[in-house]
Amino acid sequence: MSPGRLKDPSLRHPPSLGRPLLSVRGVRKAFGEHVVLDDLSLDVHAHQVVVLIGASGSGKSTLLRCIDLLEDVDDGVIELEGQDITDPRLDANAVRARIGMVFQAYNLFPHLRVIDNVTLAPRLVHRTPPEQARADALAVLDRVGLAAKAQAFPDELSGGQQQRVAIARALVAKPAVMLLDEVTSALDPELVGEVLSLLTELKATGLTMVVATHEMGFAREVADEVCFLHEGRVHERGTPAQVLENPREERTREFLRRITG
Ligand SMILES: Nc1ncnc2c1ncn2[C@@H]1O[C@H](COP(=O)(O)OP(=O)(O)OP(=O)(O)O)[C@@H](O)[C@H]1O
Repeated sequence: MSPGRLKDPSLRHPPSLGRPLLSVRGVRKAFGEHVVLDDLSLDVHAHQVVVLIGASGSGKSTLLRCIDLLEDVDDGVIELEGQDITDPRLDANAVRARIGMVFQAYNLFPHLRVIDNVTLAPRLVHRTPPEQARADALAVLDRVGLAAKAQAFPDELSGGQQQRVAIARALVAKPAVMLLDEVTSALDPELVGEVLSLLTELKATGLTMVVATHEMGFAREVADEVCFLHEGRVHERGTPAQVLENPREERTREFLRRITG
């Protein structure tokens, strides 16, 4: 991280615009010589669903990983609820507890029952008393439609059900924002719908989400804003109708032509 970056007044959000829940401003991230995020800025307001689209390698996962502090940024500011979470003095685990991240691979512990997968972090990280953790887990499993599977082991569930458990595990900490990285990419086509329907239901409850996906139908139906990333920058952004139906930029048109065949 560059030491002087917080002094740059242009990276401070003007108070008159209303404060976004999540604000990424001027973020740069390189792996060696390869600049993956290049002065990238993105605001997400409470209850919004922002969908990230873009070709493979455009930086979607890296952006989500930077927000979840799984990668250090080289420059720029990431604010969550007004706090610069890239401040190295902060406890990264405490910050991460306010962010729910779900990956393409569900990463459930195979030797633990569904309920124990969901209660693990609350019990070990947040020191939630076991009975409370269990009640919270059951409530959240109910929310994802899997309360009846609480005692099952992950390999007794379909891929779609396992991903819904992974979403429940992220939801149980009541995160301020959920980051979802290609959460349907590993699923058989017939299982994609149940996970996308769950995300649609979660949006209806007011959950704030940033979703990297190649599912354009989902983006069209659920996104408040679509951001097309190209070479580590937000190349075009707007409502689904603007970006997906009537893109201004040729690169966006080219990407959409390729992805929709
Ligand atoms: N840990 C790393 N070390 C080196 N290069 C990396 C690392 N992580 C990502 N990259 C590179 O950064 C670029 C952006 O990758 P990223 O995974 O963010 O793209 P993406 O848009 O999410 O792609 P996809 O749609 O395939 O998931 C790629 O060229 C990738 O190879």
